[in-house]
Amino acid sequence: MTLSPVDTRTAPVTLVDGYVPVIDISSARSGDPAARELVAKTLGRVCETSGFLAIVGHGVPAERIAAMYRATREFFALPDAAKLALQAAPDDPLMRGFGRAGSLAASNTDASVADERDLPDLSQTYTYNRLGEPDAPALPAGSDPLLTTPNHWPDLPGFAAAYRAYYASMQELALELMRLFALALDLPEGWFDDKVDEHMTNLTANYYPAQLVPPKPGQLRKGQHSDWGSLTILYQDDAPGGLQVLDKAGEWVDVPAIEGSFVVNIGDLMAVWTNNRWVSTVHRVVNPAPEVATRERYSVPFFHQPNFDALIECIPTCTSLQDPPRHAPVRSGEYILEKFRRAYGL
Ligand SMILES: O=C(O)CCC(=O)C(=O)O
Ligand SMILES: [Fe+2]
Repeated sequence: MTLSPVDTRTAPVTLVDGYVPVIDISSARSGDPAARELVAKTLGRVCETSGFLAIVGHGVPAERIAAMYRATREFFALPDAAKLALQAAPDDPLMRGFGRAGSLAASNTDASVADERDLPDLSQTYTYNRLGEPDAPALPAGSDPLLTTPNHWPDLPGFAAAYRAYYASMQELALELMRLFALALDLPEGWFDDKVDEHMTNLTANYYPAQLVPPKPGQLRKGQHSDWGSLTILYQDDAPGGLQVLDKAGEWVDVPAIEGSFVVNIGDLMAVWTNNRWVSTVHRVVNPAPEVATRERYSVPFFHQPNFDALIECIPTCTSLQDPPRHAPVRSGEYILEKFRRAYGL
């Protein structure tokens, strides 16, 4: 990452500037309105350029993150048969459990779905969603009943507790970020609240195994894609063969792994909401260099997804006579289910 001088307008919350800056959000969490405004405007500027940043000062306890990471490693270390026994039901539209092979690149608007599916992502996944909990909130009338397909739990002590606790922290952090986003967009702070209070977020662990045979030409750990929801909060470890984002010049930029941070990025629905003022940046996960091909990598994104029936349409502060809405309004749930179908043929 190229480091640029820190922007004095946003100091001291911008710790490292650049295409993927490091932002400290702790002052906003203190509740002070001036601090919230400063952090919000800083986030807003980043969302207009790369839509990718790392946050620190997020308040999620280190032990909670460590417990989730430990549980994730234990899960993927299970024998293949144990993982396959937890494979997502073929008709689960959110693919809870051990994931089926697919290609995220196939979800891109201009992708050749068949070609992309010939080159599946070199990763395994495990997905948990609150809609699969026994006490999940009722879905709006007319929703697909398969949305409440139960989660699939491995027989590992502490796994479910670690995942549930981590999910609860992510849910709280995502709401805080959405409130700061509202301020950044000159909206009342609670503007998004009733659009995400019944969110349908997937927490998905990605495991990138050692590459004992070289990948096929064009095959990646994750093919290039944008994320589908409002925002993604990503935990990543620092193994080689990692996350890259596409910059405005069309160059791939490494996203550094910073101890104690989360990567936050904007998803497609935030671009719809903001009339493309904010960008849902394309990213990918590259293969490790041959000399470190045996190194495994883990990452765990929380794909914050608004309520199933939230209608995502251009926000009033993001349009004018000269800048009419560019996207047709879309329902959150329908949007994500269509993306899953393209990526995984569900
Ligand atoms: O593994 C990563 O760092 C990112 C994975 C990703 O982009 C995704 O799962 O959508
Ligand atoms: Fe992604």
